[in-house]
Amino acid sequence: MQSLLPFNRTSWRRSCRHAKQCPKDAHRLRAQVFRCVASVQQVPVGATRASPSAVGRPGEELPADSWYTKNIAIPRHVDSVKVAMLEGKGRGLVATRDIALGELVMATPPLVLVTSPQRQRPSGELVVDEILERRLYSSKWFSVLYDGSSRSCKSQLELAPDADAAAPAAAAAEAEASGSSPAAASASSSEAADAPRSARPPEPILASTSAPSPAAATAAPAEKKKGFLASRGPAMRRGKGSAAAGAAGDLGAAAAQLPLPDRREQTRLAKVVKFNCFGDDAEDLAACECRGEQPRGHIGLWPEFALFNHSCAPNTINYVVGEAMVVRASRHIKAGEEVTICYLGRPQLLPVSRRISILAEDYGFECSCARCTAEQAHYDKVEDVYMELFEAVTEQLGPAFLEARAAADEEGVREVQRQVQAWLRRLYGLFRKTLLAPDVRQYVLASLYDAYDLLLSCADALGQGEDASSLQASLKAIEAVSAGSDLHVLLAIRHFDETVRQHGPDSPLAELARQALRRAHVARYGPVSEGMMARLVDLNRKLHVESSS
Ligand SMILES: C[S@@+](CC[C@H](N)C(=O)[O-])C[C@H]1O[C@@H](n2cnc3c(N)ncnc32)[C@H](O)[C@@H]1O
Repeated sequence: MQSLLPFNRTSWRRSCRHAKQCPKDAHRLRAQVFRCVASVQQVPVGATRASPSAVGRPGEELPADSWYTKNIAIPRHVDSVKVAMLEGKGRGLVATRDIALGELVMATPPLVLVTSPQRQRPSGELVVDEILERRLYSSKWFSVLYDGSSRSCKSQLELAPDADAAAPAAAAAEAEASGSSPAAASASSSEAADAPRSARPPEPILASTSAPSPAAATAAPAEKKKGFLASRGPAMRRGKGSAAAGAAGDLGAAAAQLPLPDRREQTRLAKVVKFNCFGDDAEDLAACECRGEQPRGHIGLWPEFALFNHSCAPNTINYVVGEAMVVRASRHIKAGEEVTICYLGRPQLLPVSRRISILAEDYGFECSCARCTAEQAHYDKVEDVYMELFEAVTEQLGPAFLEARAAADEEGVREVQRQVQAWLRRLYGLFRKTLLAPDVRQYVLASLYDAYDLLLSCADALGQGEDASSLQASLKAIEAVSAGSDLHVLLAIRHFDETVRQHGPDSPLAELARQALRRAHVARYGPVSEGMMARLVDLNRKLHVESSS
């Protein structure tokens, strides 16, 4: 039987499906670095971190540096997007104004969050357990989030304005300003008393608010509880170091008395989790280092974030800071444009036919994003070479490289290098012959990232140092589809370092490489100061580049 929860929405770099068994050298190395595993069994759930040293004011984007100088709780921020009904997609989020590269689009607290001190994404079933255990199903979010039925993405809703959401954070911030501790301030307001470290996501504003949550309406008597909870051992029970955000206490004593929903409703809740949950093996490593936090594996439900639709070349980048899901514009977004994220993780860099089948299988929709549409429209012009090259790299040349390298067979590695280069030359020839538009070229090349990755590994194994042209080509392609991703940041650093090495720090090429490096970091971390940018670049160099070479 298929696993209940596929959870593909992870950062590409830590989500290699093959992990340690991966025939690709680069994936195997990453698997060692990140200790990613093909299937996460039971993971000890992490203890909550120490309280943040300060709490930001609600509705206000803090100077970007402050997020990375201390473990400040990130205040909720939603002011440049609104919910809209979109043809063929249900609801989605659209920009209410122009949004600049690196600008914060959303910072939102989780309704439920499960973390692990190990760098492993915990199982999605733990999220379902938390929801049941802490009676979070009485939240209106569970009656409006997508559950796989077409009916469920039709309810019209609005996101609460910033100020309503973060009353506890506001109380804490005010208290801090007045000299008392944030904790004392929280305790002084009944809502704040139960707030964990950041405000809970505000309930959605519904067009019709009369409907009770289906879960609450169909609740079965507590003693008859069955399903996920009943089948779990004591280690899965509440309080086991769980870092769930929306704790039972949030709902007060009345909620604690709520009976469990019946089995059918529990199944529906599991589907809500499946379609809307996000998880990753670790938070951003550089941000954690700056904030003095250990990176944690995590999985959770950020209901406002769950309203973003998918694109294979999205215009935002997202990851978790503290407990907040942070979404930044990875390029300029025009007012009225749909704001999208990518659900795919590493498979984002697969050919269009593979991406489409993964999305259909895991999320039940046929992707018609700009990248898929453009790639499909020109598919017949490049298909043969494109797919043959992809298959040759993954099935034949990748394994051949590993074998040759293990046997110290230099000629074998050279042969792999020659073959990949010959394939790419054929593809570039086709691009020229068919006059393929530059953006479509980049989309196709991003799907062939593995070929560049293999060339980089070959050059490394042959002691040729960095393969500058492969670095530059892959950086361009990754920026086109996945700006602000950890891969983008990593390639930008390697490309900059190599350019400086070859041409000197004051050369025009180094200046171009410096700008590319800056774009990657602004997309991911926002408009930070020069000093903070230098620190983040250094940390990313240390944490990623050095550890994977
Ligand atoms: C996390 S929800 C996103 C919000 C959802 N549209 C809603 O109305 O609640 C994921 C679901 O949205 C729909 N969806 C997301 N991106 C889509 C896209 N690019 N094209 C069509 N449907 C999409 C799919 O049904 C998918 O399973």
